[in-house]
Amino acid sequence: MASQQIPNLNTLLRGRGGRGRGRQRGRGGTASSGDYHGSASSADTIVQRTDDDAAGSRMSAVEIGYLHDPFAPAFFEGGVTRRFPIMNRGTYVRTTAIDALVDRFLDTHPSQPKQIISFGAGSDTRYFRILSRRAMKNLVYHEIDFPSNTSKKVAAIRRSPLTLQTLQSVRGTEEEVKISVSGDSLHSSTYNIHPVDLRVLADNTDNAESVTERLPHLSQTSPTLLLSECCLIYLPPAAADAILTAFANRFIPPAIPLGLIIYEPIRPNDPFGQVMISNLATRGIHLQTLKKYSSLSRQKQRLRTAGFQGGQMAADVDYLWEQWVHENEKERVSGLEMLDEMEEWRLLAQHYCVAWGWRNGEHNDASLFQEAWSALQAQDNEQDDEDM
Ligand SMILES: C[S@@+](CC[C@H](N)C(=O)[O-])C[C@H]1O[C@@H](n2cnc3c(N)ncnc32)[C@H](O)[C@@H]1O
Repeated sequence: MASQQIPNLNTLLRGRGGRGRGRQRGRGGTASSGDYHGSASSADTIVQRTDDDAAGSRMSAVEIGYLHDPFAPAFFEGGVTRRFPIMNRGTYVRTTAIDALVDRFLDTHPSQPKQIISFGAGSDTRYFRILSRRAMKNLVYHEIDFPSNTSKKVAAIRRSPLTLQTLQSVRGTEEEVKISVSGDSLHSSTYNIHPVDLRVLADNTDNAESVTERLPHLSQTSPTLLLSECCLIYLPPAAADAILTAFANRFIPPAIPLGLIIYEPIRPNDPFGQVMISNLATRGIHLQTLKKYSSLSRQKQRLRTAGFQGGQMAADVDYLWEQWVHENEKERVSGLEMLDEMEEWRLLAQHYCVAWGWRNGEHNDASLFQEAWSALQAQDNEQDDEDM
């Protein structure tokens, strides 16, 4: 969970007559509207910088021992600011829950060639972490982000012996990796970083053939997992929807099994959600799809409408901590830092969710996602109050 996406809890608790202790750590709550002038490009710059927070939150969680991620330092510049314990726990749950879904996808029919497409991947290290755990020669991984962010990522990969070695281990020596002259793209048959504004893909003109010019090495035959970890929420709802339907209907043929994982905030209508929105708004950050996809049931409906008819599931981070994290791991994580504000933790965790859905295909591994995901425990609708 990025600190700039977290409301100032002290403000919230004071508002509720709670126990705010006036502590301030990290960059959360240090809202400034001074650099926001409302133009499209400055709004984009603000959105692009949300990745700095994602990287900072990851580093904080790694340094304290919540996550094992030897690749995180390669994509992070500057000193690490320690986040609040509740935020570190949030980062832990978010990362491990998405990892669990991704791992199940990869481990089901493991010899089947597969593809992952990460929207707004930023400085995410997931591909490197996957490679460090298994030899995935039959996985094509795509990351899409603005050129300003892909340039930073490509430069970081080139600087880091660890990331280079890890890429080398899957590719073998003979295979060509192309980095553009401007340094903002990286292409190979296994790993691709595309400097593309996703809104361009929402445009109706691209079809299955022309999209491969924008996204070289896109497979239109492999079961594919789409991933939006705090990305589509920054787009206008019509564009966010159009991107999903473009992938589901035009870019990946309907016969191919397709899955989607979304991680983003929910429940904007209660006092906590209101504070979250107004804190971000003062910094020029607008969670544009939050109102439309404000609850677990709305997220599930979103998946259904976008063509993920095989299954639609969702759970908030509070539920995922309780139900998905093994007791031994809970004990380990709880021992890392004192987290005495259980009320704050639950409140925060109930405002972020993971939603996952899939369609079966007519492929020989048509039910791959069904097999991979249908047994995972999701949250009941009754626990999802639309008016929260
Ligand atoms: C909060 S960061 C999340 C980064 C990464 N997914 C993670 O969870 O660590 C949001 C990312 O989405 C990217 N993004 C937002 N809108 C985008 C768009 N229209 N096209 C491409 N990338 C976009 C931003 O540039 C940023 O890197």
